[in-house]
Amino acid sequence: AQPDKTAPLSTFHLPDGYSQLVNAPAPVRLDPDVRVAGLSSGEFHGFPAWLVDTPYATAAISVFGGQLLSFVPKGGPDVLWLSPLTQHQPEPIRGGTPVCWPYFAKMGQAGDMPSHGLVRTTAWSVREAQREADGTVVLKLAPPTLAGLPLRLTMTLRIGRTLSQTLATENVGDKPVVFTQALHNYFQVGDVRKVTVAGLDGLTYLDKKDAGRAHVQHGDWQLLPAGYSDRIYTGASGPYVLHDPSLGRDIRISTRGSHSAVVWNAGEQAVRRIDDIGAGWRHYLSVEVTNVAPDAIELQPGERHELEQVIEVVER
Ligand SMILES: O=P(O)(O)OC[C@H]1O[C@@H](O)[C@H](O)[C@@H](O)[C@@H]1O
Repeated sequence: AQPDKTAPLSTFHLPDGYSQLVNAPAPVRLDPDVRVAGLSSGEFHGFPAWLVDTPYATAAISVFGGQLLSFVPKGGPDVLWLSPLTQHQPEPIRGGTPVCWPYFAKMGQAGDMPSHGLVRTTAWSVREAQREADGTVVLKLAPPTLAGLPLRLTMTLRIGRTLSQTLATENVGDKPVVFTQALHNYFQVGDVRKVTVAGLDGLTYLDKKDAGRAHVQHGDWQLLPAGYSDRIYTGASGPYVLHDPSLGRDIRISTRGSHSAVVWNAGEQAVRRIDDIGAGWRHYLSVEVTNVAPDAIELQPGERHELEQVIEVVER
């Protein structure tokens, strides 16, 4: 399951009945066997969501997209940004941590496929729930089974002092599959123009602002004046530290099974061009834990791959 630099990306097709899946209601009710203390069902900013409350942090996970919408270490501001202008189902939610799977953007796919994969606009379910002795809550979630897709996805969220999120992908078909994926974090920041990101120095990035050409990062990432940023860092595995002087905190992101990273902010142009971000571009930065571009993952039949991120806040 090591990244394969030469195998072409697999092409996926819209599963049968996909448009019904995208428009299906997102029922938030939990099965009796996944009810544990600290886990409840309800709403978060109008989205049907599972709500987690532990001695260390609270979190909200949207049923629609299995998308983490909020992670609040007790006493602090939310780690994640949820756009006040976000749209609702069937449009993707702008903010939190969309799960992009089994492809990122439209990488390797036909132009009419949805952006960022097939599971960010379907209703997920909680398959298992556990509460550990110290109150940490561990959830196993999954999107619906997608007809004709040779891959299966499960996601584990461990919410406690830190937040850990793991995507486990299994090839249940009879041919090798090459796929891409992302945990597309939208971190909340005080002012993106003052933020820096460490952990990228010396890496090569493919710059979507420059027709995908390769450049080398020198020092920490920062937003160039009046610019936007849309970069794929290859051969990246973290940890990354997002330093936010305005909110007085660092967000540390460690990874496992991830070989690339995306750093994206829509910049001032969002005001004119991206309705569900608008002036909100100043308040988020996407540092995404990914396997994309040359770092796609090849899975032989029966093989399994795990991508994990651990998010931790350090107050300054
Ligand atoms: O608008 P979407 O589909 O949610 O994508 C948002 C952004 O996601 C980022 O990860 C991509 O690098 C950007 O190019 C893209 O614009």
